[in-house]
Amino acid sequence: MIIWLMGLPGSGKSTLATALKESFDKADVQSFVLDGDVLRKGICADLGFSVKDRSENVRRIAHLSKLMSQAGLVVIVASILPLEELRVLAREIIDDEAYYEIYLKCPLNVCQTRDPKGLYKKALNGEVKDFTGISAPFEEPVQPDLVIDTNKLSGEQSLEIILQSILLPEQGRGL
Ligand SMILES: Nc1ncnc2c1ncn2[C@@H]1O[C@H](COP(=O)(O)OS(=O)(=O)O)[C@@H](OP(=O)(O)O)[C@H]1O
Ligand SMILES: Nc1ncnc2c1ncn2[C@@H]1O[C@H](COP(=O)(O)OP(=O)(O)O)[C@@H](O)[C@H]1O
Repeated sequence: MIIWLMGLPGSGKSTLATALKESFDKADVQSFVLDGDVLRKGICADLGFSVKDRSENVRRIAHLSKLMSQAGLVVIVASILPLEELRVLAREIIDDEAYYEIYLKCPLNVCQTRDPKGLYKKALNGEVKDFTGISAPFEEPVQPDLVIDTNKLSGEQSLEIILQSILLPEQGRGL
């Protein structure tokens, strides 16, 4: 199973990915977090933020996720995935693995206020180029499986909604 948390920088992807992993740990379900921020320091360190590089970044993450999922892990991806064409690419690669697109929806001005890494500030100063939300686009996901409003919901509430929707047996999509 692959759970892809997507959204603007500061929308809550890393926070929720960590919380989801903790929940899976407690339930003795083997899981692994692939965080864009972390991958870009290693396996994707050669890539920048042009559409071409983001596409290569997503291609690598999707293939990695698929392999890990096939090995029996629940894979939690935390990556912006800003364009619909990138979402199509990810879906095509992941193919028949159980896959959930979860959009962490949060207004740009709120993400900007949160600015956990100070990158919005740098982007507005021109110190960071092609920054999603400021100088690079973020398209609203067209067909997410779930939308979580992280502006209105707390981290705990967001986590609970994600767990409920993934584990709901009547949808035939449980673990
Ligand atoms: N120009 C620019 N645009 C967007 N993000 C930037 C940029 N430069 C550095 N960062 C940091 O990289 C993290 C996003 O990497 P991703 O691999 O998730 O991005 S993408 O899916 O390929 O668009 C992102 O992490 P999050 O804040 O967790 O989203 C940023 O910390
Ligand atoms: N519902 C929520 N879900 C996740 N994070 C939230 C939520 N509400 C507020 N936050 C806060 O927003 C910030 C999001 O930061 P982070 O998880 O690093 O975002 P991202 O990985 O998308 O850049 C954190 O400081 C977190 O405490």
